[in-house]
Amino acid sequence: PAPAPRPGAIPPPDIVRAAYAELVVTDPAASREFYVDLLGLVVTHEDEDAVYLRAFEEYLHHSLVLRRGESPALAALAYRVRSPGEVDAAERYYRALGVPVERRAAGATRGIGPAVRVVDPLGFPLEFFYAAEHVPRLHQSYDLHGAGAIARLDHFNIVVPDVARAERYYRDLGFRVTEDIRGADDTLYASWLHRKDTVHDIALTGGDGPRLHHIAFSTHERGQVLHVCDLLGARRRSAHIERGPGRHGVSNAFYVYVRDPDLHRVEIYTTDYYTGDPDHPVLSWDVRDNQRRDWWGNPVVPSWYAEASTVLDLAGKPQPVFAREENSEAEVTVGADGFSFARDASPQVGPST
Ligand SMILES: O=C1C=CC(S(=O)(=O)O)=CC1(O)O
Ligand SMILES: [Fe+2]
Repeated sequence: PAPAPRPGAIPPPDIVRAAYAELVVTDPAASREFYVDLLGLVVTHEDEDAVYLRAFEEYLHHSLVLRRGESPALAALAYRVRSPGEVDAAERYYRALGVPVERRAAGATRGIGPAVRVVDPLGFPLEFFYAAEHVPRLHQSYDLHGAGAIARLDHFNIVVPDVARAERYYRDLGFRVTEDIRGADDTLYASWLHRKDTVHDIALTGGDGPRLHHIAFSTHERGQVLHVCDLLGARRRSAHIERGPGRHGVSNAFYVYVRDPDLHRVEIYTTDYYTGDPDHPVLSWDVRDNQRRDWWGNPVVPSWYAEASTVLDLAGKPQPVFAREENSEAEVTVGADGFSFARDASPQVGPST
């Protein structure tokens, strides 16, 4: 057999952006009600097995698939690549890494062309595709938008035990770091990396993993995030709100996190910033800085650090979860009240310039 290619000898696929997530949900009707009637996403197609959803600015078939299943899980995080040839490049790259790789014919996922699915070295089910069915873009269908109109899928956030290892893996894939959270001992607690010219397509959160922390959709204005909160209140469904609304330190985005009927976490996020220049500087935060995750210093509720979704392998089996060995952010920043905010905290350490 030919010798295994030297790591780095096989170029990574040219990834454009985070494109869609496939979530397993236990009650599709309840999930459809949450994502469509409450969050306002648009149904592109629905059948016995799945609901295919998109946001108003999107013209690809979907950015979220809700697939019926026994227990809640992540079935795939899908990245769009720049051309059909880059799907082959993804296959070559991951076969060289020696991980499970599966070619998928066009239509294996409704609306998606030929694709490759892998279980990556971090244990996550990823898909790489180029061709996808185009459907009407509703970015100016203001008659259909609610006041909280969601524009597009923005990023994935995953929980990994070893953030530094995960960051190296994503940098090898051609992602660039925009922000991170570090400890005085240089422990890496979290990292944000991008391919499209925004703060991130993928965020790495230190913790027991592999698990999905959240998927995030973006709106164009703060008021739309607030409207989502007001609408949940008006429908007496504010219990779906887990954290926020607030202003992030990292990314500077205005945000709210909600939990769906299966407790999958979704972030509605707006006004981060442009990151497209080649010399874009990394912004590093000190883990002791109480404004790193919320710019006004609101506590990060413990469930936000602790809870996340199971991820599946290519056969639909839950992946084993490995404990984080390094310090946990919640422990090093949690005050006596159990929140990650202690008024007598160590001096506010702002982002290093
Ligand atoms: O998208 C994000 C941007 C910033 C943050 S943080 O809570 O400000 O670190 C979390 C997040 O990864 O969800
Ligand atoms: Fe996020």
